[in-house]
Amino acid sequence: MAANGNGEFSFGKGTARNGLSKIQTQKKNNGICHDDSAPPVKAQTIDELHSLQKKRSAPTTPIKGAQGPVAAPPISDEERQKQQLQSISASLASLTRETGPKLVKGDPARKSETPKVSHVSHNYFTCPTISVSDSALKFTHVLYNLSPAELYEQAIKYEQGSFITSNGALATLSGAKTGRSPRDKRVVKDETTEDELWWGKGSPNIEMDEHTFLVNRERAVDYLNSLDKVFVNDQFLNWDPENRIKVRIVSARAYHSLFMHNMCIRPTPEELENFGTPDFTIYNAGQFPCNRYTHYMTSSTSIDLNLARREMVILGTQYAGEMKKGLFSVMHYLMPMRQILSLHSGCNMGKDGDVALFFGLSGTGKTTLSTDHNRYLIGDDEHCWSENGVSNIEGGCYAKCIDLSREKEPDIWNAIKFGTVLENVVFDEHTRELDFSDKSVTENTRAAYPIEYIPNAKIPCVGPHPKNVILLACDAFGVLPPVSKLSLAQTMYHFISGYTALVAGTEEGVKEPQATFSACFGAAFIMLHPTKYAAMLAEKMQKHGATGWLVNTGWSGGSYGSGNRIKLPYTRKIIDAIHSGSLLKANYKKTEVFGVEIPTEVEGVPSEILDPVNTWSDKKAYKETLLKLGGLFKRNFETFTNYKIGKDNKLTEEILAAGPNF
Ligand SMILES: Nc1ncnc2c1ncn2[C@@H]1O[C@H](COP(=O)(O)OP(=O)(O)OP(=O)(O)O)[C@@H](O)[C@H]1O
Ligand SMILES: O=C([O-])CC(=O)C(=O)O
Ligand SMILES: [Ca+2]
Ligand SMILES: [Mn+2]
Repeated sequence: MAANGNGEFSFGKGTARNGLSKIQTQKKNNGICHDDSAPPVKAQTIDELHSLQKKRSAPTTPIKGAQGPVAAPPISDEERQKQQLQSISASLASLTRETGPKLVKGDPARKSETPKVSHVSHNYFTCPTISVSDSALKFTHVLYNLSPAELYEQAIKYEQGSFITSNGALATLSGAKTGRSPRDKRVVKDETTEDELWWGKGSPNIEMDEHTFLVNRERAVDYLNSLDKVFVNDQFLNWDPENRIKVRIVSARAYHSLFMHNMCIRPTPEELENFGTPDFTIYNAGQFPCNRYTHYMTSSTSIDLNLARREMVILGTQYAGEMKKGLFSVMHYLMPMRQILSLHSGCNMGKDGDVALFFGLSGTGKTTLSTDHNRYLIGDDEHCWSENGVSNIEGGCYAKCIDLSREKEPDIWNAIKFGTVLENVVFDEHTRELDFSDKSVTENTRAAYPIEYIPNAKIPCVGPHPKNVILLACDAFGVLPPVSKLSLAQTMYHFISGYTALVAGTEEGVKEPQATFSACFGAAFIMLHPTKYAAMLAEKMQKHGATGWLVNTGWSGGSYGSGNRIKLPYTRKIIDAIHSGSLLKANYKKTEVFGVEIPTEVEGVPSEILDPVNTWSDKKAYKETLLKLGGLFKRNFETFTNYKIGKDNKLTEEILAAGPNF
């Protein structure tokens, strides 16, 4: 087209009057036309064209015949696939009907795939009236260990609230629950667990019986089998090869599958081929509620743990942290049985191999402070301490995102990219830019990413015995010093207390800080009595000469409302001084009430903030608040005064004496 002098458009000269000239379809052989020189596609149809886009995954390495003393007979790919489906069908088998579900591998949307059916007979119950119900006639598709890209597509196509954000992460919504529901956790009490586990006041283990567990299990399994497709993840926990656990997660959402892909240890193709039967299975039917008329149920949410069956059932909550922390509870049972201590802690290692543990309740800084650009990250939340040293239980991190900033937490910021699951984070509807300050959905916004997204992650995630044990408390009362050095007995006292204080709520103006005491900095996840873990920690710290520290990542200059949260760069300087060993050599003075040692100087930190009394303008209010907190500690510890910690009576007495004194 060209404009003529009158500003009108007309076709090329002559064409308008004489009709359009014929389009030249034959290539002129004059050597001028180079623009369509690519050879045509090989496909004859659109379907064929689409099939060319994707090449088949490279075949995984065949199992080598001569591995170990008893060589496994080589099996064909087809046989392996069949065994895999049978194993999944067995996992999903109803306990009240005669067969496991009929399973097909692959996406139901891709009808062309040849169905590989599998179902298994089983006889858990000698049930005389076997009847085939409609559910036995249908197929359930299994989406097995999908890749992040495949899971993205599933989430975006089928799950409301799933979006790609401007940095490539997958934004998801966890539904009505945006945090864990500890009051809805149930543990099966049977002959074994009755004696082994911690029950009663203060314990996180609320009992249920085997029968009720099976009722909920059936509810979850029936729900999952009623779907067109389920996601199955076969993965590992614990980087210590001798104590690795195989876990299977059956879930209904791509969000859950991707979350666990990121958070558990990802098997290699070879490891997956040899996976076999899992050691523990989660049935996540979180979209479906439990039945409140069921015995032991007090809400429509239930997270049920059965250690004998090695199974967990989730009903009525889609918050993904339930799966992660449910498995952590299992590790808190299995590992101590092997004399291995399980820890709710972050862990990192310096260039010289010095390892630090960071204990603390939710929001106190385990992830923030263990993710340190100058150190190797071993893990941010769950570890084991064995005779061999430390190992991460997980394969990923689960960072809080509220008010995340690039300057303060660059490594976490950069880990939010393709593959990362963002839970409940708000973003711009058009640009898909994230707004980390927005609390519209929840304050507990989270990012789950594989640990290798942190550039200086230590892979495999294991390290030598810890040199420093750092107890983090976010003290919203503002009376604990930014850092104090602890004796072994004091470390144990504070470990058993598990203190933090956050602000109750921000909605209706300023509120009183709420003190929380959670034994072993993780009472919601421990399975045995706290003194069992404490005794193991004391023994290990003593044996390996680790130093205990108490770091307040909370308020300074007054309680919440008048003071301010200690600046993260200052806390980082304190942590640096612990790691380098320079803080151990500082001059110390003893504080009143808590009787801990505080340094007079820390490089890079204003000296006047090191003793909190200096930062309060109202000294009387400071003293009152200090005594108030001391009183709360004392009252909380009363439940532990009748317990012996370890074999050593002397240590028990020392621990009891290591609390606040006034
Ligand atoms: N001085 C400080 N030290 C540590 N964290 C701070 C400090 N000031 C503010 N913060 C913020 O506090 C939060 C600490 O959360 P973090 O994710 O590290 O908790 P966590 O201990 O890992 O909890 P969870 O077990 O729930 O994962 C982060 O959002 C961090 O930015
Ligand atoms: O489990 C969660 O939801 C997050 C977490 O790490 C904790 O609360 O300790
Ligand atoms: Ca964390
Ligand atoms: Mn945690």
